[in-house]
Amino acid sequence: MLFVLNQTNSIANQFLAEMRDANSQQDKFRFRKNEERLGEILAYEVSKSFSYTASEVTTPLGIANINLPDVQPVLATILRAGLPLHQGFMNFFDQSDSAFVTACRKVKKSGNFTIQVDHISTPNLDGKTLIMIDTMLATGQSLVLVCKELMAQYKIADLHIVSVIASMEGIAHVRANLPKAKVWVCAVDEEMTSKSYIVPGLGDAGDLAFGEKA
Ligand SMILES: O=P(O)(O)OC[C@H]1O[C@H](OP(=O)(O)OP(=O)(O)O)[C@H](O)[C@@H]1O
Ligand SMILES: O=c1cc[nH]c(=O)[nH]1
Repeated sequence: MLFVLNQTNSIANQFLAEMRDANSQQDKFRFRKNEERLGEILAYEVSKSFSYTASEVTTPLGIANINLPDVQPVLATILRAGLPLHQGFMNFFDQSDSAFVTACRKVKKSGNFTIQVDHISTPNLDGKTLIMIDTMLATGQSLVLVCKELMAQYKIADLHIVSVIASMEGIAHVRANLPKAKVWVCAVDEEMTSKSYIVPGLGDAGDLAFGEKA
């Protein structure tokens, strides 16, 4: 299942345009805020896929019927770039636990790279719905590697993958390696540079949100 937010016009297009724009993306506060706002919108979309149970709420004047979600997802992200997107999810799934992963590209002399996962800090994921949140889905190697590591340790009931911008190659990599995952993105771009940066993309999401790495 692939959901692409910008297939429907909405105010989310404005937030994504500001993240992509080479001038406005220099405002770190606005960049992070837009990432967070897109996280909130994607969280709302993901919530529509959950199962719900009929409930009652007692108001000061009576009883209101309402369907409430059965699922309390665990929200996972990969440092650093995914943090504001993760914050957007936490704003809506406000009682969820979180998992944090540090992973980075290790570039070889040939220019190829491998993904190094350094640290995973997670609650027990047995039987849980996991939402793996990372801003850029470029080659898809980071997300697939991290999800596979978590799936090797836990029996995850349901897996959602969320990104702001995905490449076509990244989507294909996720589909080939995590066929049951539901994928939610704001936009899909067609190309990547020789260094696996998404084109047109937005540049380096981690650097734009938090400053250039030394
Ligand atoms: O799909 P992939 O090819 O694996 O690339 C995607 C990764 O790249 C970005 O992180 P980045 O390496 O920029 O690190 P940072 O968040 O620490 O800046 C992004 O947050 C993903 O984790
Ligand atoms: O386009 C890309 C690819 C990986 N990481 C980024 O921050 N941007």
